[in-house]
Amino acid sequence: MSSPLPPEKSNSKKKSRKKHTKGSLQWTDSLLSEDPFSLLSGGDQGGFLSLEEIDESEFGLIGEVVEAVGEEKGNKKKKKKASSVSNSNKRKRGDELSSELGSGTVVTEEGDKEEKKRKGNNRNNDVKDGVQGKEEAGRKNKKNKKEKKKKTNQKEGTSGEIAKVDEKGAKSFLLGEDEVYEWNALRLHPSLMNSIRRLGFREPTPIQRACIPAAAHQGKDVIGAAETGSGKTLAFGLPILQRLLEEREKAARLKLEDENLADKKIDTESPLRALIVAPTRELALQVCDHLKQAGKSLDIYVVPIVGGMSLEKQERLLKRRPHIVVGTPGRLWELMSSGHQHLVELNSLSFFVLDEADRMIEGGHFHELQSIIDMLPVTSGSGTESSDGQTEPSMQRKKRQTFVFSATIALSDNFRKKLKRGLSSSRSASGGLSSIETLSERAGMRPDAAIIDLTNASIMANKLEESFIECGEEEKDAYLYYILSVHGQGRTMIFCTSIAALRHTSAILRILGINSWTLHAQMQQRARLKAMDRFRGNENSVLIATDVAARGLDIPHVRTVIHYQLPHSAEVYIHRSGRTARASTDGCSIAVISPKDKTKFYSLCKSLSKESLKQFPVDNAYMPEVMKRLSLARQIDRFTRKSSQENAKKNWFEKNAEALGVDLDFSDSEEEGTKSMKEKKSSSAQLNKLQQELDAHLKRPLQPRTLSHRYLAGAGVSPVLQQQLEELSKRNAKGDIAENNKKSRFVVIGQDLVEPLHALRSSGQEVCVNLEKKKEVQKRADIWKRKKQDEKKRAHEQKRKARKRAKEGM
Ligand SMILES: Nc1ncnc2c1ncn2[C@@H]1O[C@H](COP(=O)(O)OP(=O)(O)OP(=O)(O)O)[C@@H](O)[C@H]1O
Repeated sequence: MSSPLPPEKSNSKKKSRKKHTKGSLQWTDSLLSEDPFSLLSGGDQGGFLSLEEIDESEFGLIGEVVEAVGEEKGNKKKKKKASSVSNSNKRKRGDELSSELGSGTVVTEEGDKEEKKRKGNNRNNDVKDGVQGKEEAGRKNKKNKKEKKKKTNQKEGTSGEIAKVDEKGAKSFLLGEDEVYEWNALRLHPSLMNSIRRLGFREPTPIQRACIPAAAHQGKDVIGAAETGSGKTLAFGLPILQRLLEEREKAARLKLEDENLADKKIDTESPLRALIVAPTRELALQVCDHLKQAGKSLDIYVVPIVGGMSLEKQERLLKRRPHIVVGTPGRLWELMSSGHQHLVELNSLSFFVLDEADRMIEGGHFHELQSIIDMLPVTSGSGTESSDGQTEPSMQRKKRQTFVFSATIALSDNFRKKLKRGLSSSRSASGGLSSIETLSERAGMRPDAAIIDLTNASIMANKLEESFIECGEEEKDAYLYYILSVHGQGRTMIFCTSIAALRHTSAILRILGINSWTLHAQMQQRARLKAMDRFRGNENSVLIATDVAARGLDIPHVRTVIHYQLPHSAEVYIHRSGRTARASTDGCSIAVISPKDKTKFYSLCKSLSKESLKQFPVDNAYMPEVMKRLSLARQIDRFTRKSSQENAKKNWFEKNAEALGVDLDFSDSEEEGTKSMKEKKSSSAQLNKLQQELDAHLKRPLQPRTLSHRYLAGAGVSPVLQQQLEELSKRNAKGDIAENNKKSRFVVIGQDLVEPLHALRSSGQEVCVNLEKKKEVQKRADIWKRKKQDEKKRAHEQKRKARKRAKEGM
């Protein structure tokens, strides 16, 4: 990993730097001087240059890449590289220069030489660059191989942990036994403890701490609710693995003890032991992956059964009789209803899990899920009635455990209250059962299930910072572009409710030079997975998704979630926002609210018990330029859409004509032909012109209107520094700074320095979002205003009367 670490992961040295940066700039130590002002002016040597004056070959970037061993666990061994932030990790902006500058922290003459070599020459040197590039790539390759080899030989960290890099380059952590002592109380199998050490999890998360004893040692059913990203997957996954391991050992012991069994082969056929159902394909694949990681080298076979993938391949997987199947309801039911042996012989099923249970009861899943549940063997614990309506306590009790998990279960109607009363008593009032309860009951959930609700009133992740931007419907794109280009650091997820909005957003951003990946339900599964993969692969990437990506997806280091369109429910808002600030990291969400979203937004805030929320700080000085670019992008988009629509129409005619065996005659009259040709030419010329104009804008970094164009200043500039820059600008204009000092050092402040979270923390303002309170305040303000007006009127009247009296008295 080569990402700059978030502030809380910084070592103490970095912390001291933070004081100077105010969360907005990341200086390197060498650049820190006592007087930041002198730094900006290039110290003794002084001298600013405008963007046009910068010769790329003369400057490098000073950024920092902190490579962390055991980074997640905040260990202290972090390598700092003075080299630039890897350009390959940067978002493509369609503008080479802006991306170069944007990626850096501070640009100086003394930039690192390698960077100079890599990017130094201008675009015309492509061929030369190509050859040099190959040579360099060769050198780098060799170096990488050496490094990889070195890393594979485990390295002992300062705290005794060992970072291991496997053949695929994936890093795993081997913590020392004493470092995972917090897990000891959970009495997990030694092999699982090894997995935990390998995964680098020093301590169980609260939901794991609460669930594992109940599920793994007391054999209880569990209804579990905890914030997004809090480790619920392993909260149910570890008890499953634990029981499978224990049973396997028990069987082996029995075999050893019992002479009769000694010659017999036990457990040749492995039946299905755990069935886990998740609402989306990506989530099912992820849960499967998670369990595979935790059960690595334990000989426990886990497979995913999800739609959008080859049915034959999945049947082949099932033939290998996996112990655990993780699937989506649709595909699972398809295979179950076709009588696939491994999925219908469920007498040995020991676990049935509903992940994201509250989503399962919504439209689209419910019926398939119901059918799956009806296939499960009846357990006496459920008190299920037989077909003739009689409860059958005599039925053989199967020790199947049912786990029902979600971050938002507690949000469903009165669920908390019912949970407090206890499942059995709520069941007696069967008229009021919620669907989750009905489902759980039907699945065999026992009345003594452990109910573990660790969610707080707002049900949001602890370290999530929420915010919003109010704007017109038409301005949403502008603010989106503003956030991505001014605060364009870190992985960002943008959520849309409709596919049409998603397509529009992605097209506009692409024209504006910001590449993004898209994910929605109408995409082919292969493309969905590719988008996820690409998104995971770049620490500054952007994913625009519909709510298909809202739940459960665990993509590391998503720093910002943007609600471009508000979701339909508070639950979805929570899950969307929960794609960031996972596993005790921080992150922020920004809801972009237009007037028509307001009512929805306020009721959403109300259901999440929010009284106030931060307004995302927007520097309006950027907006004229943002709007200009956006207007050009929209025009280009209209042109391209029109021409692709025409092409699609033409193709449609041709295709259908061919199918009908009809000859199409597109030939217009000569006059019409010339006219249409002229129109095409003119629109293509217009398109070219627009594109050129936009390109010219994109070549320049986005700058605030109010600052001198002589400075490359961006969002990385705190108010204090902005003031200093303006001051310098004035001084420079007066000629205070030595003009002849051509070789002087100078500094360019890059744009992409401040993540939205940091901007929010440094200048976001709390605003009341409680509609009743707002109305109340407004009412009081109106009363006060009226009172003042009355007082004024009275005073005026009194004065008038006094004047009149005075006149009469005269
Ligand atoms: N004990 C632990 N210590 C540190 N990290 C953990 C621990 N357990 C799980 N994690 C990590 O935390 C992240 C979130 O876990 P997981 O996906 O299970 O969260 P979740 O609660 O299911 O989230 P959601 O509600 O969004 O589905 C994962 O990357 C996982 O590897």
